[in-house]
Order: sequence, then C-alpha cells, then structure tokens
Amino acid sequence: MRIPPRVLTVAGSDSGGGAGIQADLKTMLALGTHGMSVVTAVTAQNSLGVQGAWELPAEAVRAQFRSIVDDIGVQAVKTGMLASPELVRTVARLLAGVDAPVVVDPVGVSKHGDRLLAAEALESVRERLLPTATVATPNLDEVAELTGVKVTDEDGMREAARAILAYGPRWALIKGGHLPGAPVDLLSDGREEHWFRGARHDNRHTHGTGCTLASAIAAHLAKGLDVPQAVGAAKAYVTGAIAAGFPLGAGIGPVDHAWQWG
Ligand SMILES: Nc1ncnc2c1ncn2[C@@H]1O[C@H](COP(=O)(O)OP(=O)(O)OP(=O)(O)O)[C@@H](O)[C@H]1O
Ligand SMILES: Cc1ncc(CO)c(N)n1
Repeated sequence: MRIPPRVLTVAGSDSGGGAGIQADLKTMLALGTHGMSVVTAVTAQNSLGVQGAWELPAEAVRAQFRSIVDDIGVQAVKTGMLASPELVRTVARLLAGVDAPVVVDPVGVSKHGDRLLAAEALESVRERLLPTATVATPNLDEVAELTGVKVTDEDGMREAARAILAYGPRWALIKGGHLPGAPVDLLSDGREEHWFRGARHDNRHTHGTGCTLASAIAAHLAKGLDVPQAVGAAKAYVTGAIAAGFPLGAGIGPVDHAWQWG
C-alpha cells in the first residue's frame, strides 16, 4: 500500500482555483503527495482580480492546524496568504512547534495589485514568521516591502538574499521572474549560492505561479529531497505549468497544474 507523504498548506482560498489553497492542493496531488489545508481567509477572486476578502478568526486557524498536526502529522508545511498581523503571529507560534520543513511564501499583493496582507502585518512577517522558515520565497516586490532592497539585476538578488536571511530563515529563494530576460531565481543560505534559470514562456496566463512554486518545494521536501534539490525540481514543475497556462475568464488565466498528465 502506498502512503503518500503529507503536506500542509496554511493559506487563503482563491475561488477561481488558480492560486492560494486550490493551487497548493493541486500541486501537492500532481507531485504525488497528500495535501491538507488550514484556510486563513476566503477571497472572491477570478481572472480579473480580487473582488472581496474575509479572514477567519485566529481560533479557527488554530483549530484546523491542531486537528491536522495532532492526528495525521505533517512532513512539510507551506504558508501563503496570512492577511493580518494577528494571523501571522498565530501561524508563526504554531509553526514553532512543528518538526518538519516549512516553506514561507510571504504573499503581499496579488498579480492584479490587490493587497492580501495588511501593511501593518509586515513587521510580524519579518520578526515572527521568517525566523520559522526553512525556505522563504519572496518575489522582488515582497523583497522591496520587507527589506527596502530594490532589485534590478542579479547582484541585487544577492543583496536581497542577504537582507531576507538576516531575519532568520535557513534559506532564501529570491524569485527573479519579474526581471526582464530569462527568469532566474537565487537560492542562498548565506554560504552556498544556487542559481535556477528557466526558459521564459511568453504566456500571460500565469495566475498562481508563486503559490505553485512554494507548494512544489514543500511537496519535494516531504518526499525527502534536500532544499537545493527540492527547489530545482519545483522550478521544473512550475516552468512546465506556466508553459501550459490556459485562458479562463476575461483576464489572466491559471497555470496548468496537470500539465504532466497530458
Ligand atoms: N513568464 C515566465 N516564464 C517562465 N517562468 C516564469 C515566468 N514568470 C515567472 N516565472 C517563474 O515562476 C516562479 C514564480 O515566480 P513569480 O516571480 O512569478 O512569483 P510570484 O510573483 O510570487 O507569483 P504570484 O504572482 O503568483 O504571487 C519563479 O520560479 C519564476 O522565475
Ligand atoms: C488566496 C490567494 N493567495 C495567494 C495569491 C497569490 O498572489 C492569490 N492571488 N490569492
């Protein structure tokens, strides 16, 4: 009997199914793991943007987390949209008691520019959440908001990694997808440097790329890969999913989580 590795996402729901909890669970399934979820917030969202967002009470987040961890257990955790300072602090406290790798995607603003994290929560992300991370995966906008470092080239990505690592995650993965040219990400623990270069796919249907990458890293960590191996395998998965992204609705469609299944 196959018992798949167990992976938990702590994130917000995207009603459109392209990002958030929905992207995370699809990614976890596609990579052969058992996905579980702690819902932090519900968004009304589609290909055009976020029409509404409602966070859950901290008690509901704690209860979901305890139900999963105390019975089923987890081999890796991924965090996404955490909405408020209170939820960031609640999740950081819960993560401190978990004996499994943690991937923190410090989601700030959606692709359409809608805030998914209150500006007052940035301090808690820096001081409470980032120290719990095995890998933190900010994009360049999140790097700027969290550290003040404005990245325009690959040297800037090194500076960004140092600034993020100063808050205590074991590894920083700086996502350079928003720079021109071939998309390159830098993984660093302050000693080792790994550059991951992918082919750019000029496909506008990229809703969910960040969530998908972070969940794929968590799934591969749960399967026993080390951090550089897990990031390499996750990058290959997200690149394929972006290449196969498809139009839905009138705006930006999702990446294809099932691209390997044809
Ligand atoms: N057009 C593209 N073609 C190929 N790879 C890309 C493209 N855009 C981004 N990537 C890669 O996708 C991954 C996710 O990066 P990205 O910078 O898009 O995350 P993000 O901004 O957090 O996503 P989101 O907008 O979902 O929050 C990275 O590995 C990045 O290099
Ligand atoms: C719920 C949710 N989480 C994360 C993202 C990524 O931007 C999104 N668009 N929606």
